[in-house]
Amino acid sequence: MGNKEEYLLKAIREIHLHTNIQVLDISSIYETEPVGFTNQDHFLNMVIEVKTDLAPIEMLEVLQSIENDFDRKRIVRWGPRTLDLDILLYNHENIVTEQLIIPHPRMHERSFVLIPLYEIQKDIYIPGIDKPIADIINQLQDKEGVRIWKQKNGVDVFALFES
Ligand SMILES: Nc1ncnc2c1ncn2[C@@H]1O[C@H](COP(=O)(O)OP(=O)(O)OP(=O)(O)O)[C@@H](O)[C@H]1O
Ligand SMILES: Nc1nc2c(c(=O)[nH]1)N=C(CO)CN2
Repeated sequence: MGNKEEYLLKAIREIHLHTNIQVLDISSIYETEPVGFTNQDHFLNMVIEVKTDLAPIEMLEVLQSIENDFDRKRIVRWGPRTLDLDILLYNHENIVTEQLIIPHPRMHERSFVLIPLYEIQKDIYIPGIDKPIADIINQLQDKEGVRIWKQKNGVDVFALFES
């Protein structure tokens, strides 16, 4: 909710400004039909690739603290949020703990995740899913609800990364 593009770009900037995290690549920004709770506005979704020496759980804590910085405008419980940051993959690891599951358990059924992911990593392998990502996307029903909203080369990367 709110100025979605601004929240996304500010979040990426905060991630990149963290001493232990380096943003390597970003996808285009996609406008996507809401999945699950459908009686809400469309989402903007994107995927980024980072390099980090943080452990997965430390990475989650960083992302949650950034989410909290942006969560002030939440007005409806379980309703639309300003920002949601998920870890999709971490190297080729499989992690199952109470706080963190990697690969993200619902990523392989979500076009709003897989299409931006495919844009930046065409050959990515999702541990536990024995299919190329392009094949998974082709079989998904919800891919029609995902369209490019702002091309990657239209995103102001300098505004993101200049301090
Ligand atoms: N890979 C992951 N990335 C982010 N959070 C995760 C992951 N695996 C488990 N979690 C847990 O999920 C919780 C996030 O729940 P949240 O309310 O944001 O879910 P959601 O974003 O609404 O739904 P979804 O998880 O289906 O996208 C966090 O508290 C975190 O502990
Ligand atoms: N299109 C879209 N739908 C969603 C999304 C999302 O990021 N994009 N996130 C959800 C919960 O995390 C639920 N539904």
